Amino acid sequence: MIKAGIVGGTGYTGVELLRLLATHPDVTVSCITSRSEAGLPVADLYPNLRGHYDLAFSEPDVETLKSCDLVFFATPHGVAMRMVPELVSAGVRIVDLSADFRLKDLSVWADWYGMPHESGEWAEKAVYGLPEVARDAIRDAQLVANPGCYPTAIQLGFLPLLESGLVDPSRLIADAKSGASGAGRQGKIGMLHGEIGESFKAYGASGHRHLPEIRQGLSAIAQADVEVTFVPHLVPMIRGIEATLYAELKNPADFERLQTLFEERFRDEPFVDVMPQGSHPETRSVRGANHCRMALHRQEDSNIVIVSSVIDNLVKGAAGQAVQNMNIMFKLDETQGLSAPAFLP
Ligand SMILES: NC(=O)C1=CN([C@@H]2O[C@H](COP(=O)(O)OP(=O)(O)OC[C@H]3O[C@@H](n4cnc5c(N)ncnc54)[C@H](OP(=O)(O)O)[C@@H]3O)[C@@H](O)[C@H]2O)C=CC1
Ligand SMILES: CC(=O)N[C@@H](CCC(=O)OP(=O)(O)O)C(=O)O
Repeated sequence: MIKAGIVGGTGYTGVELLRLLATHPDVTVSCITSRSEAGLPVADLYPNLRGHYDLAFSEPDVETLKSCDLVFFATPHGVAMRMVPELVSAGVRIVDLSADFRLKDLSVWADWYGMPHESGEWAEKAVYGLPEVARDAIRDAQLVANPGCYPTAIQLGFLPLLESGLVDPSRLIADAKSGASGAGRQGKIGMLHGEIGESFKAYGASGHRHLPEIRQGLSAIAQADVEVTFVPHLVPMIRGIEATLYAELKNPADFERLQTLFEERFRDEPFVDVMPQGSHPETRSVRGANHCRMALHRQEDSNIVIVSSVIDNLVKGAAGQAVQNMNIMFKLDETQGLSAPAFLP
């Protein structure tokens, strides 16, 4: 059994990790932290976990966490980078759901996250954990930087287009929409039901912290600098991200090859589903599941290819992808604990 710890167990991604790990046959959660709820039994805060965990939240303590084989960080940015160096030195493997180890350029990280990076050595060694791109490196990684939610939906949708070189990498657009759970569980007036219900808005249009992450990932895939315009939106639902992606084909006739290209690229990927051309993937078709579903479109004879890509931000966009990465790191069946279909409606 793998002994797992979770730092930040009271947040939305922390409780989603607990939900997924509750039925994982190879993992036991031995430590789950919260500063505000230390001492409280997990099932008292989250009744959906009654009967699954006989465990209480505890204060985050590096010495206790050292007894784990793997620690998930489900904390705001700035926390993992301070605790990880001591844990990895003690041989603990890490999957960090925050953004602390996602960017390789630390001055860019400092600009977007508003603080200097405190663990440059591990930022360099961390493997960016998008399994569809980096499975081999993840297998041997000590520290995996779990990708962000928007970057997951966007990178997967653009992946075959950029790898094949069929589109202009300098003219990419990602128009993405997220449910409110993407903002986490801490109270903010802007996230109250009365503020976001029956309303819909763009935000971060002149720059969002996921932009450098998306740019870094797409450039690595394309093996060239990419120019991407990314605009996130907040929609009045709880879970889910839909990203509508636009790219310009160098040769419009190539559109006819794309469905086959996408199907072949993702044929062996357990969590990417290429739907028939012209389909409209819905966020509810991935609610609670670790899948990314996508479909291709083109309008008349346009040279623009449109990809619609959906994920559950808390699953493939966070906790599910983290469990997928853990499975790869520990040479388990990659789908272990993740095979349940989405809940619908
Ligand atoms: N929500 C989403 O859809 C996604 C989130 N992420 C990322 O995952 C991380 C967690 O997100 P989410 O679950 O939404 O966040 P929440 O705000 O819901 O939860 C944060 C958790 O971290 C703990 N925490 C906060 N500060 C500290 C600290 N200084 N030291 C130790 N623990 C701390 C909190 O508990 P306490 O204060 O009691 O200790 C809480 O359990 C974030 O970095 C987020 O950006 C990534 C992908 C998607
Ligand atoms: C709706 C909403 O507020 N979404 C969050 C998504 C970010 C997120 O979850 O962050 P990481 O994936 O980088 O950790 C935001 O825009 O900041």
